[in-house]
Amino acid sequence: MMNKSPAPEDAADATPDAAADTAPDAPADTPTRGPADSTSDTTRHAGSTSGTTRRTAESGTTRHGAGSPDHAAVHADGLTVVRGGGTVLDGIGFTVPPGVITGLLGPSGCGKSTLIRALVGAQAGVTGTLVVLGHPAGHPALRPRVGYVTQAPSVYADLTVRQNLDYFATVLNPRATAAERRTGIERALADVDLTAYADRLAGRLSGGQRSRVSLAVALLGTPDLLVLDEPTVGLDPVLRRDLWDLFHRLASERGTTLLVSSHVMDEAERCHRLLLMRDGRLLADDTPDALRARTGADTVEDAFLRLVDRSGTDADRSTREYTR
Ligand SMILES: Nc1ncnc2c1ncn2[C@@H]1O[C@H](COP(=O)(O)OP(=O)(O)OP(=O)(O)O)[C@@H](O)[C@H]1O
Repeated sequence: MMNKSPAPEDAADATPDAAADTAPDAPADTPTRGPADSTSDTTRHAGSTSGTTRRTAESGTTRHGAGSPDHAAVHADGLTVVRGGGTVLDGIGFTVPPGVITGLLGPSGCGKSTLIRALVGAQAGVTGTLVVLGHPAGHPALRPRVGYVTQAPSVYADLTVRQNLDYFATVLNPRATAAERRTGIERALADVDLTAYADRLAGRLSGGQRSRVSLAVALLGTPDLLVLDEPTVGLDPVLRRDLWDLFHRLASERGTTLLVSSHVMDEAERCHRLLLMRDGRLLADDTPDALRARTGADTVEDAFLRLVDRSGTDADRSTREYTR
């Protein structure tokens, strides 16, 4: 976990098998490695919390290009994950540029959550290169800089919304004063539009509201990178739209880098860049416009289907062709 702990019920559900599938907290043990000589460079350029050094989604017409690995928020190369004896991610490579929204899309079971878990250092069996904000994935320095929202809302049902946020704010920054915590909490509540529910027990919220508490927790530390695993599942269209508006505001106003997974293809159109996955492989790493243009499709969904058809005939060639 980065900005927030798994909820107690998550922990209670953990089976010994699941535990074996989970990376040790100490990143020194992680097999994931960064490029031997690029870490310090990347640290200098990527994801600084300073407003002047962060690139934002409004910083120019080339802003949605993948850019160089040295400037990337996330860079993967030959990333492979083995779970339960099976290869779930198969040597994938991609770059997530800073300050924009990258969608991680693909059908159920293609490996999106596994990739996200690897990225936040919660996945065992990871090999290859995976560099996050200039550090190997899971490095302790990333904890205050990466916000992670899991698929299942991770909040304490017997605490109010505000008490949940206060608890996580204290864990995140034990040295903050009560006034500083309060300011951060009020901002996070406003971000997710839950101010009116601040004093309600989390256990008495709707599923969508609980998800938004989880998101508020991840926003407490003003993360440089926000990773969201299917955040819009089960939300009504109005809430989905509001959430995407928030994602865009975070990218454009705070320079936050967002990686958002979804298996709903129409959400692809809301992203600046896309990673399209299938069966543990990457079919494409590009902008929605470039994907449509390159495949001659009208929608990203059609582009995805065309890529699937081509990958069926020559997977390796199409991955090379469509991953830029
Ligand atoms: N604990 C586990 N042990 C072994 N294999 C697993 C485990 N968890 C998931 N898998 C397998 O890994 C593959 C990828 O799963 P993952 O959850 O990453 O997919 P996903 O794209 O996030 O799916 P969804 O959209 O349904 O959440 C699946 O084939 C799944 O069966």
